[in-house]
Amino acid sequence: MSKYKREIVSYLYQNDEYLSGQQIAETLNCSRVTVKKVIDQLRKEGFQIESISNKGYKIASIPSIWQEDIVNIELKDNALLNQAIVQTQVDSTQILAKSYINEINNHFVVLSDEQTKGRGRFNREWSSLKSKGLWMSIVLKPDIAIQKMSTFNLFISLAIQEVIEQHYNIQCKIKWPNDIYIGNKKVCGFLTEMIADTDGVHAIICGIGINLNQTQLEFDKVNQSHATSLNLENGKPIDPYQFLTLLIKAIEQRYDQFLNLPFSEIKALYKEKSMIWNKTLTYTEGKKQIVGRAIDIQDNGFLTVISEDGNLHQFMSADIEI
Ligand SMILES: CC1(C)O[C@@H]2[C@H](O1)[C@@H](Cn1cc(CCCCC[C@@H]3SC[C@@H]4NC(=O)N[C@@H]43)nn1)O[C@H]2n1cnc2c(N)ncnc21
Repeated sequence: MSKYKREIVSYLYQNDEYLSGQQIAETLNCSRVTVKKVIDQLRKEGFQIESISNKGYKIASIPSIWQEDIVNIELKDNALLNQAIVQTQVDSTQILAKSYINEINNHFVVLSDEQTKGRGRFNREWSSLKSKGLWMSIVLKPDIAIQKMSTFNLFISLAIQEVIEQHYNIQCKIKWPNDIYIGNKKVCGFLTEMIADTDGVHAIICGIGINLNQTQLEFDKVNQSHATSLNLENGKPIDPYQFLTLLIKAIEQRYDQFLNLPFSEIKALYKEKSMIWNKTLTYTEGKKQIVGRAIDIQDNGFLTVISEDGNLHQFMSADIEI
């Protein structure tokens, strides 16, 4: 975005009232002709900018694509995650995030409007339709031992679950270890990768995909039957910026707990918000398919499952079918 374009978007976005061309020109030290040209260009890019004579300009809506300057305005007051790299298309935000880890010392967020090679666990495809979801990777750099990582995903899943339930009033449940379901349909997938060595963890790269505004038919064939979006569930469009802001705040709170509290402090809540209890689960252990029931989750985050033959099994992660 050219210098004036970026500054005019930020100035208009931060002031929710009408701003005259004169006011903008004086504030940004440019001519009124430049202001008019930039406004025309922004409209061509999908910005809806109201203009009323004797009042001025006001942003009515922004194209549902991430604008790096606006994202950074939204995040700038956060204690932890206040820096974002924004793209319109990437192969995967996980890949882009990893490429910046040594360049950016602090924690940061990577967002993209679309992913052409979104991936889940076991390198499975994660469908990331342009402008329809939150496709994000978060890089955190805690000073912790690798062993502590066994509960990280559990704290993060609570952050996602509570934003959807408390702010959008949609009942949803965590499907241990990597998904969030609304009823029997998947609305979110997340996975955690890390860069670590014998000295401990150097970086956590947490990838989160949340379906915000897809219609049912916009899901590709393979996901048609089991995927849903927040818009489908509550019948109104989701503002991506509002969702992002709420989620980042919730993640910061749960991350602080992850660093300072044992998982046992949130275990009861985690179990209450999970959907795998007292159901018959089929899970794969190596080459074996085992059928059993999840009966508890341990303080180290491992799931305890009792199989049909009465044996107990402990898993840090597993691919379970309910
Ligand atoms: C055929 C089947 C069983 O159904 C499909 C697929 O296989 C399975 C694939 N999956 C998902 C997860 C959880 C981790 C996902 C992390 C995504 C984020 S996005 C930002 C970041 N960048 C990045 O590259 N990854 C992360 N593990 N495996 O999910 C279903 N599936 C695929 N896409 C979707 C979707 N949009 N909505 C619902 N279900 C889906």
